Amino acid sequence: MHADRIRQLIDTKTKPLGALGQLEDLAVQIALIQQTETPALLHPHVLVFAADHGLAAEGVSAYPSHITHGMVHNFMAGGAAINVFCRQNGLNLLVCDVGVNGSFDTQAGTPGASTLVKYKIRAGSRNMNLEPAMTPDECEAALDAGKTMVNGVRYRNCNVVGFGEMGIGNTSSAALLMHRFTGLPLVDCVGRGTGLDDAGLAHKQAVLRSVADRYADLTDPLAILAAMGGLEIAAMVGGLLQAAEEQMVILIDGFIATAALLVARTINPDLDRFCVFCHESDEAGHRLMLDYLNVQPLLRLRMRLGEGTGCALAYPLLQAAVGMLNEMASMDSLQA
Ligand SMILES: Cc1cc2ncn([C@H]3O[C@H](COP(=O)(O)O)[C@@H](O)[C@H]3O)c2cc1C
Ligand SMILES: O=C(O)c1cccnc1
Repeated sequence: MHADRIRQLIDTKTKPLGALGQLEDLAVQIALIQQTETPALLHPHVLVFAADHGLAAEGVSAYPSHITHGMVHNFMAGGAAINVFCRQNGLNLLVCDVGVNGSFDTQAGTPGASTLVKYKIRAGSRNMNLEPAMTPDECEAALDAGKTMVNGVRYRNCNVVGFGEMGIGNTSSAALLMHRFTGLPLVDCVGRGTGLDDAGLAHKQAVLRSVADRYADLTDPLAILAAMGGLEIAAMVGGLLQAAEEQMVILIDGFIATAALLVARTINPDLDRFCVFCHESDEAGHRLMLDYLNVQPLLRLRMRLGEGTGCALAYPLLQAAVGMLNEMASMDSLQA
């Protein structure tokens, strides 16, 4: 199956040549991933990985760490933005605790809420300004958690998966990973996250400069991930790698999910072709990440939330692209 063949099919549809723009590219991409002229999106899932960050103790977020725990409860009760958008657009939602500092009761199973998968590796990563965020074993365990989550949904015949996260402090990890994996100056990678003011941003810049200097000699991608990542980001890296292995359509959310991709694509350079870039986040740096990857996002809504919300909102556009390819009539069927 070649792109030319799918383009040819799209060009016969009842529309001016190229008139469906980026939707046409999306249809080609999905057809190539699935190696068929008649692609289908099955059992879409958003996987949200949650973990706390020791670095939050350095005052790099506008919100306190305990919000991570509270938000996981919120996912389980169905009240978070990602619950709303998944319900709206018919995606399944699973939340995986890989490192939240706090425990959870057994799931009640509320309709429209999320199932919690318990995979806690540690009650939060370490303060990376003092020591690596994860040991190699912890990082490996987080990668495995992500892979296991993807295998779990794949087993249920899911072929389209989005990655989301919850973890106060994780825009700091994402900025550091961006800096290391793109080579862009650190100042251009650091943003306001949940909403730091100017003084807060200057402090975050200083803390992250100190962290970046501390691990400047590391070159191995997994060592860099262990030092400056987070448990939920490492789980996303593992999940991304496994989703590509399983030839799934991958939905990329905002700044943090794209940072995970920057790590994962150094391990599997073939990963990019499976990825749909759902939106351009308002977090400073995301535009630069997308430029670095030379990709076009589907939506630009000034969102800066994470949780996989961009994935859930963009999903209907994937449905439209597939529907166009499968259902539109061809020009030669038009009556004269
Ligand atoms: C109530 C609330 C809900 C969220 N949902 C996602 N995030 C987002 O904000 C956090 C990253 O920003 P920073 O690095 O500045 O802490 C992550 O948890 C991310 O998922 C949230 C943040 C808050 C406060
Ligand atoms: O784009 C994101 O993923 C993002 C931005 C700010 C805060 N949390 C997440």
